[in-house]
Order: sequence, then C-alpha cells, then structure tokens
Amino acid sequence: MTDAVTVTDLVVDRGHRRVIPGLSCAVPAGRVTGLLGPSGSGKTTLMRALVGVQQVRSGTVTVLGEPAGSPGLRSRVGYVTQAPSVYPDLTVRENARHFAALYGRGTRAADDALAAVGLTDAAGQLVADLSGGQRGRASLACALVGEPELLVLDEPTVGLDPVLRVELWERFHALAAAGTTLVVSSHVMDEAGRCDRLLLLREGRLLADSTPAQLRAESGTDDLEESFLRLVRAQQQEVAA
Ligand SMILES: Nc1ncnc2c1ncn2[C@@H]1O[C@H](COP(=O)(O)OP(=O)(O)OP(=O)(O)O)[C@@H](O)[C@H]1O
Repeated sequence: MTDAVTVTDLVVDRGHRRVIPGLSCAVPAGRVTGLLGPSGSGKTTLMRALVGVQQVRSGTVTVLGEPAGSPGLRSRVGYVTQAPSVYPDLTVRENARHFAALYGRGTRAADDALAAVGLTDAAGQLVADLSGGQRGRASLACALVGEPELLVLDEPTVGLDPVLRVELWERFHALAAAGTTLVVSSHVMDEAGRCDRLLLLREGRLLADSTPAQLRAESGTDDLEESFLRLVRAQQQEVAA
C-alpha cells in the first residue's frame, strides 16, 4: 500500500510552546485515517502541517510526493477547518457553484456535492440563515466539489445528528473506495471504530499508529475509549519507571 502522506521528525512550536515535539507517521492512500485525541492534543496543528499552512520548526511533511504546501498541491488537497469557510451572503447552491467554477467543474458537480452532505433541500437558503451544523456541511460540500486526492477534515461531524453522522461516514468510505485519501479528526472515540487506520495523539505525541482491530486486540478490550485510556496509563507507567 502506498502512502499519500509521510511525516518525519516533525517539530512544531505554537506561541512559546512546543506542541509537537517530534512526530513521524504515514497516511495510507485511498483509506480513511482517523486523527484521534483529546482537545489540545495537536490534531489541528498536525492537519495544518499536512496542508502546508503551519510554520514548522523542523522535520519534513511530504504530501502526494511533494513538500506540504507546494503550489502544485493546491488543487489536489482539500482542507475543511472547524470554522466554516463559506460566504454567508450567498446561498448554499451559489457557494457550491462558486467553488465548482474555481475548480473548473460544472453545476452538476456542485449539486452532487450538496446532495452528498444532505443539503439539497437547503440549497436555496442563505448560508447566514443556516444552523452551525448545516454551515459545516456547506463548507464540506465546497471542498468535495473539487474532488481533491487528499481531503483533510477537521472534526467534520461536530454538531451533526446521528443519522447524518452515519451518512457522512458512509460518504467518506465511498470516497476512499474511489481512491481519495481522507484524514479525519475527531475527539469522539466512537468514531475511531469507523476509520481504516488510526493515529492516536496525546500532547503532540503519537500514542498509537494502528487499526481499530489491532488496537482492540492489543489492549484486550472492544471499547476503543478504554483502549485509549489503557495506552495512556501504560505510557505514564513507562515514564514513571
Ligand atoms: N495560535 C496558537 N498559539 C499558541 N498556541 C496554540 C495556538 N493554537 C493552538 N495552540 C496550542 O497548541 C496545542 C495543540 O492545539 P490543537 O488545536 O492542534 O489541538 P487539537 O487536538 O486540534 O484540539 P481540539 O480538539 O480542541 O481542536 C494546544 O495546547 C493549544 O493550546
């Protein structure tokens, strides 16, 4: 299996703090990789490094064969932040069509992307009038419309009801099956089980680079939240020893 992303010895400081003290990992192509960890563990910082918007102190991040942030990656990498980046004074459909035009796609691609995130019925509404969850989905649709090879999604399911959450995960796997590489962050451990591969972060360090099945087997529990806690305790004991 080829890797879409490789991170080697990454060190990132934010403010006066070292938030990633030296991290190496890889993201397999055509899979959904989950970036899991508690709030403040460095998920967003790592994602920012992948898309090349994070100043890094040292280390290398290679994305689709090029250094992260290279101009050639602009149309090949999609990034959806936690703060929706859509125009509030345009309708949902106008936003999707605007981004479709930027990527050289037609109105059909825009409509398909809206359908994929369950926003067809709200297509005529102004983004300013949407709920927070709907706005997040509008943002996601605008990234999907470009059909990027790597899609980096920062907590895309926050604020979604359980039905939409499941539908969105199905969509992620459909995209992966068609060849897209997805990196999806979450701090909800029940979403970890939906990923093909897991990177568990804690305090900027990689606690595990595994699969849900491996993690369950190694920690001796089916509950991934409990697996995570056991890993944390094991690490603390190692440090104390
Ligand atoms: N602009 C900033 N200046 C200084 N420190 C920052 C800045 N942004 C984030 N940090 C710090 O970097 C660390 C990692 O933050 P990051 O946002 O990457 O975590 P996260 O795992 O994505 O958290 P969350 O799940 O809450 O979004 C945290 O300790 C945070 O306080």
